[in-house]
Amino acid sequence: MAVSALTENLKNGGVGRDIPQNPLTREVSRSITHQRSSFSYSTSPEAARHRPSFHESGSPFLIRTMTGAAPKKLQPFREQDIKILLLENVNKTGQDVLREQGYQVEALKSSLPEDQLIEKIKDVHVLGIRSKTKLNSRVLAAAKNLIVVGCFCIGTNQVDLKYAADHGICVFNSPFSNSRSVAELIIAEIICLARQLGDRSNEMHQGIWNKVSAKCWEVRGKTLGIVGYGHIGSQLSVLTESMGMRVIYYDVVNLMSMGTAHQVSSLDELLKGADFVTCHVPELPETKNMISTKEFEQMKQGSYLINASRGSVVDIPALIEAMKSGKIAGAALDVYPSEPAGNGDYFTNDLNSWAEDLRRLKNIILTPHIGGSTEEAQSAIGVEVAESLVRYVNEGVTIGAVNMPEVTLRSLTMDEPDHARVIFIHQNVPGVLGRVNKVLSDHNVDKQMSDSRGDMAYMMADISNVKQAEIDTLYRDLEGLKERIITRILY
Ligand SMILES: NC(=O)c1ccc[n+]([C@@H]2O[C@H](COP(=O)([O-])OP(=O)(O)OC[C@H]3O[C@@H](n4cnc5c(N)ncnc54)[C@H](O)[C@@H]3O)[C@@H](O)[C@H]2O)c1
Ligand SMILES: O=C(O)CC[C@@H](O)C(=O)O
Repeated sequence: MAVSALTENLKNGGVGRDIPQNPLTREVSRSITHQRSSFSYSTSPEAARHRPSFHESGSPFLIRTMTGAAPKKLQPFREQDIKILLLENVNKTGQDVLREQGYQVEALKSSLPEDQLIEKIKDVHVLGIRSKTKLNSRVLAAAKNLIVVGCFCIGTNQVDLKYAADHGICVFNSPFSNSRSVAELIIAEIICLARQLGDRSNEMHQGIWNKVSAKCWEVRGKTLGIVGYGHIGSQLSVLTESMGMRVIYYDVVNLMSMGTAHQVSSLDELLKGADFVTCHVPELPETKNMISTKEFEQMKQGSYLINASRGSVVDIPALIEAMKSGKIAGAALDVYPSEPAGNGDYFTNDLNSWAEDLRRLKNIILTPHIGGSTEEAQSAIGVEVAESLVRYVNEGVTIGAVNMPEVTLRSLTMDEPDHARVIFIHQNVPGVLGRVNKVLSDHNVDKQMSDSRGDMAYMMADISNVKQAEIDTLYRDLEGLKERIITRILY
């Protein structure tokens, strides 16, 4: 087996010493054959609602030590050798956090077509994306040095999370930093649809005076049906009740209602009872075309449909028919099955075959996936995701990861000069930890944490009395274990 550049770097003593070409080079094990498809990587419905945040911990990147001693910065690489590619206009706050670390950061404004992306990410260690970039197995397989992906958004459906986990690529997101922004957009849309504001404004822009009250309504006393009562749905529940709306919701999980909202037991019940239906579910096989012809038939005559979740959730040709027939009086869409790569691109039939029919409808608000696009949300997401990336690169901490078990150890301190942190990502099969601990057995294992998720497992151990020369041997011995996916040694 070739000695990786990481090993070379470790051999050479780490930060600021001899320059390795690829400081985090990894050889991804191709021998992973187990495919336990029952395991779910979706953020819902099983996921914890609120993940612990390190924002308040003083130093964003180092875990506070129990003793109060200064934490030691673990970096067996030169920061400027860490290559980071950020796509889709990741907020400057996130770019700044990464640049402050000294990493090489390239930030592009849009996403890239698959073949260009494959070429571009060949030697990248860290990749930052938003909702548009599709990281399927073909793309991820080309990213030979990639150790971590940051989704600077909530949704992670654009990433093949299982493939990434099985190949030791950790994925982070921002679970709720833009939830409020989405909820506020929906509030605006409910009123705009009820009053046909989009149409009136368009008419005025064309110089047409059209003062009408027919089929324009107050929202007070109307029923909002929320499909998916997670971060966004529940926030919306509180805001709409304060506008005098009645709220019912449907979720696959039994949840505590906010205010006087009422959970209904089926989607049918929600559709039959709501004047406005709004979707806030993740993209999953079971949410694909969740609202289609049959569902539109069940909705009230003259009701409204809003979708700012994912483009696959609503069957748009069925919506077009339901609006043409008058069954649905108005709709607001923020997301589409195919979306343009970046600003300035066109939204036409070339992208979605029904685009022009959709644009011709009355009382429909079409927005370019801007639910989470506010200054507040984007700057918070930038910092949150970039900090997760830094913690992962520098310390191997996976807290907040969406496809790996959450593993952390308190930081090593400056009082522990001969310590090293061993990170061993491996296949989740019996006997591995025994073999790992045999490799570590010449050292004292001061602390160790191991956890598994699906087919992979993540082990982190802080060992003491490690001489520089021994690190290379440790690395080689761990790399020699057949279950290994990635080995990293930080000191
Ligand atoms: N338009 C935008 O800019 C924008 C911004 C943020 C999030 N989003 C999308 O909105 C989605 C929801 O966001 P969130 O933060 O509220 O997510 P969340 O995970 O907090 O909540 C999702 C809820 O949907 C429920 N759910 C899952 N499957 C369901 C099903 N089949 N039927 C009914 N309920 C189901 C879950 O139990 C959960 O309560 C995200 O997954 C993302 O795709 C879009
Ligand atoms: O900013 C984006 O591209 C995605 C926003 C939203 O859909 C999310 O998943 O957070």
